[in-house]
Amino acid sequence: IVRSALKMKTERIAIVGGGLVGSLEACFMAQRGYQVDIFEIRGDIRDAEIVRGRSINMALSTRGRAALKKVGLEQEVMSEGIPMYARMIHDLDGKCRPIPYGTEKTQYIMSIDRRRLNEILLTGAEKQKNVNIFFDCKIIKCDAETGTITTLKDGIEEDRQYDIIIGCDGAYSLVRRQMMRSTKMDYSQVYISHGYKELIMPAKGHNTFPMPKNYLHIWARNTFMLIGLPNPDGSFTMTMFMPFDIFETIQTENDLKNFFQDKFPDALDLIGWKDLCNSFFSGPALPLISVKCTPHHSKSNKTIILGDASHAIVPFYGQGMNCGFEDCTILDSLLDKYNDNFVKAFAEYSQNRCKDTHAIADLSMLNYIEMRASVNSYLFLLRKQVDKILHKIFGSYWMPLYSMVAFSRLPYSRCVEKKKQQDKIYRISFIVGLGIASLLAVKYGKFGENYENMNQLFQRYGTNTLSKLWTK
Ligand SMILES: Cc1cc2nc3c(=O)[nH]c(=O)nc-3n(C[C@H](O)[C@H](O)[C@H](O)COP(=O)(O)OP(=O)(O)OC[C@H]3O[C@@H](n4cnc5c(N)ncnc54)[C@H](O)[C@@H]3O)c2cc1C
Ligand SMILES: Cc1cnn(-c2ccc(OCc3ccccc3)c(C(=O)O)c2)c1-c1ccc(Cl)c(F)c1
Repeated sequence: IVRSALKMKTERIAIVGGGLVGSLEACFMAQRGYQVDIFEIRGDIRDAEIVRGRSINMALSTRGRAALKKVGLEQEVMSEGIPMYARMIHDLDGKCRPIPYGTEKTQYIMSIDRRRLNEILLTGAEKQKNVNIFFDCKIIKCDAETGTITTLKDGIEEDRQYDIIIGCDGAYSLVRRQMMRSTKMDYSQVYISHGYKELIMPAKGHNTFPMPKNYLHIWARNTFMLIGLPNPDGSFTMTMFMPFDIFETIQTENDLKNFFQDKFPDALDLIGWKDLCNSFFSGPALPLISVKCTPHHSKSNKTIILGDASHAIVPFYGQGMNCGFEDCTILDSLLDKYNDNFVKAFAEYSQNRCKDTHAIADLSMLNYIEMRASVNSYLFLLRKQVDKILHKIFGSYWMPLYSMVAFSRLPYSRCVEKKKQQDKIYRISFIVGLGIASLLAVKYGKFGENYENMNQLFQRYGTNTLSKLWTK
């Protein structure tokens, strides 16, 4: 009865990678009635020992939640998360300034434990009768054109045949590499000069938070950035972004102490000296890679790549997982649209999705460049206050870029277009404002000199843009 209710389908699907996107995609495909096999190189994380003080958390926002909702897991995930209603900007002098994401408590991002999220998704997939999960099982070969994969488990290699292969094997994807052998794929990747380390700010006591709980804490120090997301146990997981060559200068506990006293004095007190040393020296700084490719499906239409396998992005917008989850939503909608015709669905998927994943990759890289170059806490505040004022003036016509990305499902490429339109309005309003101010200054101010016409004023004080605009 369940099978017929599920309208079981005959096609068999292999999902390579049981990470966040692979396990979610398995829920989507199982829900459509396909026979799904997930192959995951690691063991079952649900059996692994929980290492205290090693929790990694992520920001889940609208796009990711919409995907979880479609497979009925949104509430379960949200119940374990902590809402962050505002950014908390930490100045060098230790002053903290909250900037809300929305006017009332309707707009917030969720801090979710990465491991718990993966566990919920794996369990959600495994509950479906038509899903098998093969742990400790590495895919060592994949023929994207024939649908053949080669697994390696307990030293034994085995070839397996599938109707569809979905590569969700992350930034260094084997499926993508193999696809490139037969599909004319444009590909680019870049490693940025920053690396990252995760640190733990311990809870002050049982479920007692050392900082205000419902905030995304940000220490913007141009080259150095530190963020903190809350965990249910009262601790914060901190991510420190810094150039590798600076990481290399911090070799001793003393180097570390001097650095934090100089850049993040309040964080040093809150993390505590011992915990900071334990976290910081527990492992090397990890690299950050940005990968773009197109198309995302193979020539034979038997293989597609989703998530980081198709668009690894730098984490300066907190959108990588949200984007990968949205990949699943979009593919599912196209399979609805084309009544499970994979050829049509895959073709339209690549046609539409590539420009959006490239857009969020570019936005994330731009954020990185801006934050690294010019954004200290004051500038961060200023930008956000200006956004808030313009949103008050222009209403929904002026949705801050971050809000479009994190709190809407407007395609990422449309967010970029709207931002460009907004920037144009921004520049014109600034120029007009400058012109009006100049007029007032000339008329009522202390200039005293008589100008035959405004152009002379603009030539004198403004830019030739002003005079061009004026003459227009
Ligand atoms: C520092 C940092 C902070 C981040 N913060 C956020 C955030 O706040 N919000 C957000 O939305 N995103 C964030 N991200 C991005 C997010 O982590 C990724 O986008 C997300 O994990 C991608 O999921 P995925 O399933 O595509 O790939 P992965 O999570 O990499 O999973 C790939 C899976 O495939 C398995 N695998 C790989 N190769 C094989 C093989 N050959 N055979 C079998 N299995 C294989 C791996 O073991 C893994 O389980 C962050 C990333 C970083 C680096
Ligand atoms: C994990 C996560 C979830 N969202 N964000 C995020 C990202 C950007 C943001 O602003 C754009 C901006 C751009 C340029 C200058 C100021 C602000 C905002 C915001 O507006 O609150 C929030 C992050 C994040 C990730 C890494 C770093 Cl280093 C960081 F600071 C935050």
